[in-house]
Amino acid sequence: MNVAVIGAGSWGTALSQLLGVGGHDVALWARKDEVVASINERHANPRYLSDVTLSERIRATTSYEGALDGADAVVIVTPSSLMRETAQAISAYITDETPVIICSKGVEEGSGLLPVEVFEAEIGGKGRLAVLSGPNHAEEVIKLMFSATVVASSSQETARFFQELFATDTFRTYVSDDTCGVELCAAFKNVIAIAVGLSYGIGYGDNTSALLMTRGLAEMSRLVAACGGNPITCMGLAGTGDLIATCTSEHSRNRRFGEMVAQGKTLDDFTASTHMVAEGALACRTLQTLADMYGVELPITSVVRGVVWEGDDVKQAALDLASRPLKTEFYGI
Ligand SMILES: NC(=O)c1ccc[n+]([C@@H]2O[C@H](COP(=O)([O-])OP(=O)(O)OC[C@H]3O[C@@H](n4cnc5c(N)ncnc54)[C@H](O)[C@@H]3O)[C@@H](O)[C@H]2O)c1
Ligand SMILES: O=P(O)(O)OC[C@H](O)CO
Repeated sequence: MNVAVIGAGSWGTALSQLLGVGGHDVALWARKDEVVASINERHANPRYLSDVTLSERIRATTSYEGALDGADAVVIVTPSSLMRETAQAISAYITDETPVIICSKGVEEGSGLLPVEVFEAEIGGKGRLAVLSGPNHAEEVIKLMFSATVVASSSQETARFFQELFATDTFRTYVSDDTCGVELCAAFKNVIAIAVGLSYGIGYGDNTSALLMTRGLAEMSRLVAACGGNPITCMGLAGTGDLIATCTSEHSRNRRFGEMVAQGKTLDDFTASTHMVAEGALACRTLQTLADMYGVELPITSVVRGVVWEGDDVKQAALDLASRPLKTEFYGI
């Protein structure tokens, strides 16, 4: 197959490698000329995961037309804040039937729309759209360490198409019809990873981390149920699986970002020092928009938003979280 991958950050590079190793020809769209030159001439991304030699099946370009010409499938891996811009940029170069899979994790600011909904609005064809998410740190996937993921689409045919496209001996793919649940889990787990980073950053231990992950899962499940997703998705790879990976991994940018904020650093400090996205920073705001729309209570998300965007004191926020009225363990799911 000829596959166009749009976005050459860590995850776009890792997915390109996975597809190349799987025997597909990959046209990888990158923003910067130096990234394109390095991938085409030296088979390495100079900025992300640069120690890995990339498959010779990967050809990079800064041209959308060049990447998308003749593509049998399109893989979207730009930051979630750029979903609408990316959808508009590719629309002129794909057919009405070209299958498109979104691998970014977030929710659109303002509208509260999920990436798949943004793409449906911009390029149409709900049935050809899919999303991919799971506990998949690029640093491990690119080194072909055994991982698994979920591919969700409203069309079983599209889900199966991408399941086959991505499956390799080291990357196991499952299908689902719950695009809403998978995408909300993907955005949510990043916020909880920031909370875990904040918690370690102020000196709390593993009990607090487990509490945040578990109650974060309860928040995630309430929002998924309210938005029309299937709460059982939260028990799967996109929910619990990715929550565990992101909250516990040394690779997690979101957790690292939380630790930095606890030390008084800002989102700009994180971005300048890593050139990477901590998607949870935006998601704590966008998920709150959705929660307000659906009348769902998200106490941990609200604390993260207050600390990241309003300068709330982390220790005081933790005390406020702990001193809320006592509750039943499960409600609203
Ligand atoms: N890194 C992972 O392990 C991983 C795994 C699964 C999903 N994801 C998701 O994939 C998406 C992309 O993340 P990543 O890790 O590949 O990125 P990254 O953090 O490694 O790099 C940032 C990327 O954003 C691009 N970028 C920044 N500003 C841009 C702009 N104005 N226009 C176009 N591109 C711009 C950069 O060129 C670069 O490709 C995110 O939604 C992330 O949550 C990442
Ligand atoms: O490094 P993070 O925290 O952005 O997480 C990356 C992936 O989403 C893990 O599945």
